Amino acid sequence: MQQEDSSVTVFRKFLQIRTDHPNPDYEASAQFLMQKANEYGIDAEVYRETGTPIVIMKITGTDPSLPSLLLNSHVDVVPAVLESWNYEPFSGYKDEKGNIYSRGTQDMKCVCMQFLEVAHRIVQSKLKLKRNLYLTFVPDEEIGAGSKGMEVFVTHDKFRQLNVGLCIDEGLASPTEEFTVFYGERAPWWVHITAVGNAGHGSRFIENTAVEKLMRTINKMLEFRQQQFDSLHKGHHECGKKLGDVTTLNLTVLKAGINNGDNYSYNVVPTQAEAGFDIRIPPTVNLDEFLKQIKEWTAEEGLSFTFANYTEKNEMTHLNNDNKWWSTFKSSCEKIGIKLVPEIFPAATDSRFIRNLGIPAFGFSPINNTPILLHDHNEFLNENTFIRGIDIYMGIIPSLANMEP
Ligand SMILES: CSCC[C@H](NC=O)C(=O)O
Ligand SMILES: [Zn+2]
Ligand SMILES: [Zn+2]
Repeated sequence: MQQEDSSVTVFRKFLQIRTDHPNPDYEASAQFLMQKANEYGIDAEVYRETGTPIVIMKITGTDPSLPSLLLNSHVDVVPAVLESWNYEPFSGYKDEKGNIYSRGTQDMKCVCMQFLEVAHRIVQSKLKLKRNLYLTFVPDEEIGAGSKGMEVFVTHDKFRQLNVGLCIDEGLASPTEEFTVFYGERAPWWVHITAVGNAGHGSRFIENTAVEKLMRTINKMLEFRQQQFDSLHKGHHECGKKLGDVTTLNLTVLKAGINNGDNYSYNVVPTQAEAGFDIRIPPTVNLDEFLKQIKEWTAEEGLSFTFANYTEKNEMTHLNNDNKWWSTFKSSCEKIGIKLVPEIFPAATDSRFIRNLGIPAFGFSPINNTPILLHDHNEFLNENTFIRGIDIYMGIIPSLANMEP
């Protein structure tokens, strides 16, 4: 049998570190990364001021006064439902085709390890870069409220001192030969609606009940959902809209009824009912207008809402020719013969915190000809795709770090 590439071995070890929520072992991942940095001769430190460890690596450029290039990746992963996997999801298992099955193979421990390997190669080959190159390995990307990751880190002086000119973060796998690159993302709004109304005996025609009011709102919102669904699906597939171009809205939380532990009071009309929505809004939508829309949907007496996740700002990175980071990114991809398709990221990544500071960010995972399996059962990545990804990054990252001011 052929010997495994050492980068793949390191990747598979990193997959075995249990950084899955709800109890990610960030100490173990920080220790692993620090040990690798030490072994590869890369300057590194663990920054702890946000409350959880962030590993920061640095390769100093020949002109450190220039805005730097930041390679950001998150080390946490979503949970895995063991019974639904064909292999143990934290084992780093590789089959005879070279497919590696584990949580995080796509999202995004692959990119963590590819960035690390890029830094390794740069240091090893004594390649001199003009700009400072930073790698940050952050926690808590996968959770909303209470995150101690990038959202907090960008408010620290430590982040400002990195003087970031461009950030590269995760994208998505692409099922075709082409690669997707993301220049913006949809704003994640999690809306929690509470309805209160009249109570009474379940045998009577009680009026103005909480459930009735809540259902009217839900129906208005689902009608909007249908319109958005139709606008996504009509028209030609080729020139038509992508998921990132429309607003999605899903009813993900629903709560009502008097619960007595192992049973419900079916004959009591409840005074309160609640619904939670995961709404994702494209960066082209005016967020003030959309907030008005939600207020209209919930205008009825007895209804109120709060946000479990909210942002009033959702900046994009503009892909015009004045943006030298983009023209450099694009031309280096052309040089290595890979085709890019620019899109809006349908979900949320740490890039949004960077873009909202006015700093450009590209979401790009060098994964093609692979089904999109992030957060799914049996998430996998082929080892050859992983290795080629390092070569692709090597074709892009040094060019960006050497970009003329
Ligand atoms: C709003 S914080 C949650 C971020 C999460 N990111 C990846 O899946 C998402 O749901 O898009
Ligand atoms: Zn991710
Ligand atoms: Zn994710």
